[in-house]
Amino acid sequence: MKADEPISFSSSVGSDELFQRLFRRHGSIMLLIDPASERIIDANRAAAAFYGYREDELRNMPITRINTHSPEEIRSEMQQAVEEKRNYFFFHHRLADGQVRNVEVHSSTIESRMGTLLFSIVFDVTKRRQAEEAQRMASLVYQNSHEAMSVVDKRGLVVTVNPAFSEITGYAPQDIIGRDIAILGSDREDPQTFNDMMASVLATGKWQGELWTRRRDGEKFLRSLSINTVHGDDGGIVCRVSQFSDITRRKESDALIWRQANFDALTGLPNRSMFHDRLEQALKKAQRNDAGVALLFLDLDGFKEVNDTLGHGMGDRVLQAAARRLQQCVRETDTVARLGGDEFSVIIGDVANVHDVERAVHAILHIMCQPFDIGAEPIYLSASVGITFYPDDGEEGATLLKNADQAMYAAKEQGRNRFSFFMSSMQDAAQARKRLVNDLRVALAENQFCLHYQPIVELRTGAIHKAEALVRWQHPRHGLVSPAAFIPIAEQTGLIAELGDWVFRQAARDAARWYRAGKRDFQVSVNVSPLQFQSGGIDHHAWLRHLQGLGIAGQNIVVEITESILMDKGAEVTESLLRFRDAGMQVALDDFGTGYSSLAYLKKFDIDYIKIDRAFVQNLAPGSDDLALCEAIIVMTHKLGMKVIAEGVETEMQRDLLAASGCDYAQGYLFSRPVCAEDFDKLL
Ligand SMILES: Nc1nc2c(ncn2[C@@H]2O[C@H](COP(=O)(O)O[C@H]3[C@@H](O)[C@H](n4cnc5c(=O)[nH]c(N)nc54)O[C@@H]3COP(=O)(O)O)[C@@H](O)[C@H]2O)c(=O)[nH]1
Repeated sequence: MKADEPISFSSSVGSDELFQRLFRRHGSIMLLIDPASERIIDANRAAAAFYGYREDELRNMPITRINTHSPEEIRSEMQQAVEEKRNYFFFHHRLADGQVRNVEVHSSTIESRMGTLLFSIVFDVTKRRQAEEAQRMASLVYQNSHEAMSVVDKRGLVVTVNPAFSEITGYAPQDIIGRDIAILGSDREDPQTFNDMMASVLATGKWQGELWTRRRDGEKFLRSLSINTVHGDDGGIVCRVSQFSDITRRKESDALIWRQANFDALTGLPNRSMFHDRLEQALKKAQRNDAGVALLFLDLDGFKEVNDTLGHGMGDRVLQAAARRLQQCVRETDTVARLGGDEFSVIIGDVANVHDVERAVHAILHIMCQPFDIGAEPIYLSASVGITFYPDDGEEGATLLKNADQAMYAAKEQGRNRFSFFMSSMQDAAQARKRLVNDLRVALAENQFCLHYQPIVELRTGAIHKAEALVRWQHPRHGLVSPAAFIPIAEQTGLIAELGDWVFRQAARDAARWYRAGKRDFQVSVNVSPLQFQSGGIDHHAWLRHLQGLGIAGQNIVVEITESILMDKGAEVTESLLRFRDAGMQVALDDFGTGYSSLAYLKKFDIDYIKIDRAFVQNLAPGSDDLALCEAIIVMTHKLGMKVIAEGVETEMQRDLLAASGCDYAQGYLFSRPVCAEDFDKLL
């Protein structure tokens, strides 16, 4: 037989021709396979169409050409068919164009002249297999999804739920299947949301949103839910499929992040960022309603001292209490915000008249003066408030805030515990201050400073033993500017480090001159601002080298500090004071009696001189309280091994009372006003 001739089935079939016709024309894919040679003996038209080969090409083709399985597997499967152990098989068949299809092959044996052949009908089950696979995957997803899924019928009765549903809600399938899905409803949900959801599902078959839900144990949780409806061919509802996840934690952490970004952690008040939002909203609303807005800027008077003397923990508690007090003074619709430190702001909307605002401000000032009963002792503070109005003083939030700040500054300047309305002249004052800052920078570069010296007299002998160096600014346009005016600005702008360095070096130069003139024990005291102690404002090495270069010892210098430095307790301060001491310099505590006047600090920090503040000296009279206080300070100071210098002595009576009380030194206009170095030479 030729390879491309169709086989004759002869006897076993009976009518060769009839079979041939049937085989050839049948719409099913048919192959005749010789298991011995492992070749296709014959293939019909449907097979040719399916495989993409001509019928004559298929004839005599090795079966391994179309079957992708290994020859061993194919052989073993054919053996099963020959032995009639199985009559259907699953294979992958490769077509002429390379495509591989899933096929189901039904085989039966036929006895022929050639021996036992396999008559195979091949079914292309690729699509079915794909569908089955897709279904299998869907089922896997359904079973393993972290998203809860449920299917309900059109009445809302649960048909099926996946494991994630049970995990999240606590309902096992047997507990919920057949029950109304409304069982998940929670009274925490706003009824309107629920109604909207139902309306949307009924109208569109869909809904997506967030819904408070009840677990089996009663706990409420928020779910992100999407509902879809499956329709049948007739358009009727087959079922509704819900998919959801528990977003309670995510919502909570989102809310926490939002709170942290918008609210002050210490007081719980809106922070600066939220304040700006609220101010913008208030201004927009006022614009729409043609109404007014009042903006208050509030700063606590004396708060720094609380921090310095009682510590930051106590300071924090004062701020919390102050925040609560502020909220009591305004309406719920007004905003109280903490802008930072001890600065607060209040936005009062719908301002009908100034008197309403004034009433609120009076309430604020009054409540802030009440003692804060937080620690062992009541803490007394007050507040300074600046007020500005929209739209009269400005229309922009930034402008209004600047105005309120300037007005607050004016209230502070006027003596604290008061309020001040913004006036356009304040802008001029602020501008002038800005100019002063610029001038101060120039002054340092152009050496516009000089030092004046005030003698410090030994009361027992009347001899001048020391002098306090006091800086002066010879302003090119404004003349002599008081340090009381520019030292605070230098401190606020950080220029104090450079200025303080200049003062020290110049004072040391003058001290060296007096040393060379024979005043070997003469001491010059230099004021060192608390701000100089911060962030490396003092270069101890450089100062010491400077003294060595001038040929004088540390003993010729006294460093004057204020009590607030000691309250700071920072390692920098302790370290700095120790370094002064190592260099031989002495330390004087300025303005004693005006601050906390802690004896513990005096002992701890190894102070050499206590300077009694002018405030106690100016009212000295026989039998006066101030004299009693001065006497007490002197006795106490001596007991601690320190010496006393009285400041601001203007009269002989003051001098005599102090001398009689045992005070060691005194300075003041009685002896001399501060004078320039050349004039001071004449006093020595
Ligand atoms: N950090 C630095 N601060 C400095 C420096 N130089 C000065 N200052 C501080 O500036 C404040 C004002 O100083 P000043 O105007 O020089 O006033 C001093 C004296 O002139 C004044 N004084 C002295 N005797 C009398 C008096 O009998 N009556 C009277 N009414 N005033 C008098 O007191 C001021 C000295 O005060 P104090 O330093 O507290 O002893 C002032 O706080 C200076 O400290 C500097 O270089 N660095």
